[in-house]
Amino acid sequence: MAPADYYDDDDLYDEEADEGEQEDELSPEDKAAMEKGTADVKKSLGANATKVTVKQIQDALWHYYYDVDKSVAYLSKTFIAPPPPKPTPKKAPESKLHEFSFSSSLGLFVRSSGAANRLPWSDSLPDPPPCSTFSYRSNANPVQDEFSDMPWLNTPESRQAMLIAPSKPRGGLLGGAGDAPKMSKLQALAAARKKKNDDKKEQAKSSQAESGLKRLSIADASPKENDERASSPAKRQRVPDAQAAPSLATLDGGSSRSEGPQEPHPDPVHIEVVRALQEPPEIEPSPPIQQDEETVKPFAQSAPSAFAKTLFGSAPDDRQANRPDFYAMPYTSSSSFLAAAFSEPSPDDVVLAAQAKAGKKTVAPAKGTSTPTKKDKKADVASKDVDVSNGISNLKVSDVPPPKSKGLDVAKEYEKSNSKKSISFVVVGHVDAGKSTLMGRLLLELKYVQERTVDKYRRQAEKSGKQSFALAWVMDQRTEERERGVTIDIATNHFETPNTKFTILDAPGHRDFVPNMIAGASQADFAILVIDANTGAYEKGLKGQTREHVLLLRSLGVQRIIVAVNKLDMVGWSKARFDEISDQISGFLTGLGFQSKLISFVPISGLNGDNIANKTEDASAAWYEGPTLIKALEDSEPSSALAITKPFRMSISEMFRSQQQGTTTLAGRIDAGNVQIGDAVIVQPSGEPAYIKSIMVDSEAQEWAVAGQSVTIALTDIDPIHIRVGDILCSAVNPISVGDTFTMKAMAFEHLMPMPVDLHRGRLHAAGQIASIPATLDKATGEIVKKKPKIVQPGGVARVMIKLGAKVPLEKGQRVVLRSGGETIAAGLLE
Ligand SMILES: Nc1nc2c(ncn2[C@@H]2O[C@H](COP(=O)(O)OP(=O)(O)OP(=O)(O)O)[C@@H](O)[C@H]2O)c(=O)[nH]1
Repeated sequence: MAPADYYDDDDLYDEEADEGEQEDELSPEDKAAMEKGTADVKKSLGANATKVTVKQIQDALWHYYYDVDKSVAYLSKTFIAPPPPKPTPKKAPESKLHEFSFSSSLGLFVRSSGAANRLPWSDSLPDPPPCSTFSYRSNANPVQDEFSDMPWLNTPESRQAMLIAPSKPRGGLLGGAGDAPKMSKLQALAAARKKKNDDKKEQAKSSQAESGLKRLSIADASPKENDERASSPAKRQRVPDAQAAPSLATLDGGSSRSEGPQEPHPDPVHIEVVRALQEPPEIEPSPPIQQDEETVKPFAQSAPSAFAKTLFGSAPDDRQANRPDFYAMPYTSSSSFLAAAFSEPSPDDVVLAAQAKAGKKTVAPAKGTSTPTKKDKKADVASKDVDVSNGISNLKVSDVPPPKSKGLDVAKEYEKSNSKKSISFVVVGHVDAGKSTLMGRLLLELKYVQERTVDKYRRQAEKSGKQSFALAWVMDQRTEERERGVTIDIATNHFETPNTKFTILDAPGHRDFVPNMIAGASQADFAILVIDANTGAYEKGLKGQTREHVLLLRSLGVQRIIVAVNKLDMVGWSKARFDEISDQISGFLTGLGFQSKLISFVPISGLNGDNIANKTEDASAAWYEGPTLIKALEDSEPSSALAITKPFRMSISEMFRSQQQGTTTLAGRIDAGNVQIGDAVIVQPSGEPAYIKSIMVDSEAQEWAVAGQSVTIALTDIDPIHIRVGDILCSAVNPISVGDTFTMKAMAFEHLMPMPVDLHRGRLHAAGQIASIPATLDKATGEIVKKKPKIVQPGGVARVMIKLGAKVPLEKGQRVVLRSGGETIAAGLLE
């Protein structure tokens, strides 16, 4: 707003002051206007011009801004033909609003008064020219006339005003608390009649509201009971008030209630509370409570205003009589109303609290000792003082007793058990190298799959022209995999030899599914690398996933590799081809750091079953004198034997809907440590605790399990929403940490620089970025070669700092893989 668009009082005063100065010395324009105006007024007055002085004319002109007509009218009325003097105005009744006028100079409403109430400073004011006065009256014309000659603060004595104190509106709650004016007898009679009518109306309203509430009530009290309560206020008043909720009493505004011993309270709301809490069917009748007059000092003597009544309704009769200051909501007089209905937790709150407690309860610090006993829980429950809460909390999830732990020394049990060693191996290789067919054949040879099942698959596969994939279907169970003839995800199966329990992890060979291959390789003790010996196929694989898979195996810590040179039936069992492939692959593997003694080569035909469980009978393959594939597998040692005593860690690779209520079933391989039924565990990164309910090792129920075993574990006391595939189930005593920033010692497969990457560890995939590269390292010694390089060349080793978008469970020594744009770009160890 521009400054010229508004003014304030100061502006007004300044203007007036300026005008005062100008009176003494008119500007040339004013002088000219004044002279002309004077002449015009004299001319208009004609002969009467002699009855007024020039000063009077000029005053009028000055006041009317040189308006000749108005000045003439004023002069004629005032000096030439003044009206007869008015009778002294009657003293107006004080209570009438139209007798007030607004004084803009005072900013107040003022009331007409006598000379005694004349404003003290008005005498000292000069007599200014006449002006119209703003009046608050609605019948403007006569009033305007009456006050048209009234200047600011120059009111004739008869109209002098006095300041009056605002009278307090009636009503206790919304009005003031002052004394009400004394009523005449007539007024008292009218008020009594009005009160009686009001009371009747309120009673009708109250009973209407009560019947509505009764209809809505979920209380289990019988209608008869309700009726009794509603119709027996006297009975309610017999209940002592000592236990009643004090909150409503504070509304009365009287301090006396809060001091000294609790007084009996006649408030039906309070009494309903007591009834709700105590509810003794038969209350001993006691004498009616006497109200202490001093303690219940009336707050206001007047009745509630119409507005207060509209807003709050009216208090019941008995309360009105004793506590005129207290206005309760109409529904509070209903027998269905419980003032303390929300003073206790709702049933939902109790259940939610119980669930939260179950989810957050402290886990056992040591096996077999700290599992909360039923006794402890009962004591806990006993501490609750509300019966209804107890009843509901008895249903809480945490009251399902956790599985009992036998407190076994699992490492010793494992030693004593002389059980077969458990080995997991991953089957890798370029797409269509024959991995699934080889595993199907192996299971068929070992009688884990029936011949007729494979025949059935063959017949089914024939329909889609894929009969050569019949054995592959033993592993590839998904419809999509069978339709496409391509493995998509890790397929798991088990078989046993006289000395070892094996878990097969059949990995997809297609480049699109490398993350799934990483998940499989992360769980493996060793690997079978399947190579298609066909001309062209081998070379293609060497540039493709044969190479990538080998790099990943190395990065993920797999040390033992059995190279199955497959499809030799298609190259006539050429020893030369086998030797060529063996030499090249051997050089490639040892070049990456694999030890020669941990590399085996077996010439096979997965499709025909040559050199799988039994030696081939093909004469052209007689040149091979080495072990069969099964023998090579049995000669492999599990790599995790030494990790049995470490803190428990299990990568969750699958989750199942549990048939058993309250349990969640997970599958995975125990990476480290051991576990037994009843153990307290934690799922990371959610940090949710749980208990081990049951353990299956290779499809057999067991009391315990150790590192290296592929297990299926049922958990209790945990909501499945806290678990995801890729999470870590770990010891509650020594849980794995979670974080989003870490450094790793990475081997670069592609150029590395600060860039977005995906981190893979087992089934865990997490998006993040290479935040910085602190140094490149010597491959052999690990010493720093260069600090803060801008880029790391393929084949180089560097310390890389990774920042992830979310916290994940990771710890030092874990092996992770970095991928970007669908390519594996690096892999290495967390530092
Ligand atoms: N002649 C011959 N064909 C084979 C042999 N092994 C596999 N095949 C064929 O190779 C094709 C692919 O076999 P799969 O077992 O599906 O190959 P894979 O490596 O499992 O394929 P992905 O898992 O999808 O990478 C099928 O048609 C098989 O019949 C073999 O030893 N000899």
